Amino acid sequence: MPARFASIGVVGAGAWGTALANAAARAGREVVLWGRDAALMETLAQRRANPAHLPGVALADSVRPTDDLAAAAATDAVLLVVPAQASRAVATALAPHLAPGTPVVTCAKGIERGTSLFMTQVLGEACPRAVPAILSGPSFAADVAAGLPTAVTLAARDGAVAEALAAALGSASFRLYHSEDVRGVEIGGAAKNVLAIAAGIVGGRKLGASAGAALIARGFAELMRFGKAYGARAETLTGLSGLGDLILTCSTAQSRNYALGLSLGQEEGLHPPGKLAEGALTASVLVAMAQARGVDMPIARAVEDVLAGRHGIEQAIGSLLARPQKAEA
Ligand SMILES: NC(=O)C1=CN([C@@H]2O[C@H](COP(=O)(O)OP(=O)(O)OC[C@H]3O[C@@H](n4cnc5c(N)ncnc54)[C@H](OP(=O)(O)O)[C@@H]3O)[C@@H](O)[C@H]2O)C=CC1
Ligand SMILES: O=C(CO)COP(=O)(O)O
Repeated sequence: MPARFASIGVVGAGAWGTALANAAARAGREVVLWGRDAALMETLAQRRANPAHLPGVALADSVRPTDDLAAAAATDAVLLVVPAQASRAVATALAPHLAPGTPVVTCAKGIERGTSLFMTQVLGEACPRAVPAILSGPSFAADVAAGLPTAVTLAARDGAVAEALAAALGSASFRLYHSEDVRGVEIGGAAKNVLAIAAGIVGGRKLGASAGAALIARGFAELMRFGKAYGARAETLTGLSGLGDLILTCSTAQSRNYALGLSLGQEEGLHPPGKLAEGALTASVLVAMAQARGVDMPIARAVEDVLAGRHGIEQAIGSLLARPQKAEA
């Protein structure tokens, strides 16, 4: 019997798309990797590498680069791996090429600005005949591409679909847990990026490891409160895609969000330029959504105040420390 999801389309040939294409190939799938830049995709096909986005990694033999979106859509399941704010436009272009019922797994971590929609909600609007799913968890593209052990969560409303997709993409080094809690998985990935900027600021200001641990714990309390208000399950928020990814991203400058915070903390401005830091784009919408449901998120708000130029770093730190004493919750 042919394997379910024998072929996988990966839409987006950045760091994460390229790493996931290799992971799917390692799992035995035939992979079509789409990128919008024809010249870059030609380079990928010729050189079997993506030096622009994932240097030092060879493209697996069963990955076929293309700039033809229809070719990526003509697969058994599609991974959508473009930045959160580009996801609607790319999904809209993808939609007419998809067979009805094709799973489309968003791998972006963010919330759409302007609509306040989570990534699978954007998919639902842009690709109404597809089956939306989400993949998220603690996983640097470079680690996955290098075949280092990594574990993530794949969620779809239909648990059997999530399980089959997880089985199709998993390998000895890339372990996928399946879940039906789509909302929980997408909230963890979006919120942790904003909190990681705060962790980077703590690192850049050399406030110490104790402050860093406090930031993760109190940041996690914010993520939990937000998640509960928006219908996530607690066990998802304490799992790979919530706490797991928060710990990873708040721990190292390998994270672009942490690196952004680090340079803010060192007063070097919004460096490193040109690197995607999803948290900087999600912060304002996350804070607005928290306010709309009466959720207290002082750390996320402080990040947003700094990014918007309303507060300097010292003022933001001072306002967090000056909060009235309260019970731990
Ligand atoms: N990198 C990582 O370790 C991980 C990333 N993620 C998430 O994956 C998502 C993508 O990140 P990542 O791959 O790292 O980002 P990169 O910056 O490495 O790549 C982004 C890719 O998206 C493409 N793209 C951007 N805008 C558009 C658009 N409007 N239309 C078509 N293609 C577009 C870019 O194309 P071009 O090169 O032409 O600009 C590029 O190929 C983010 O949401 C991120 O949070 C999740 C887990 C791990
Ligand atoms: O989401 C990630 C790891 O799980 C990647 O984090 P950055 O986008 O901050 O680099």
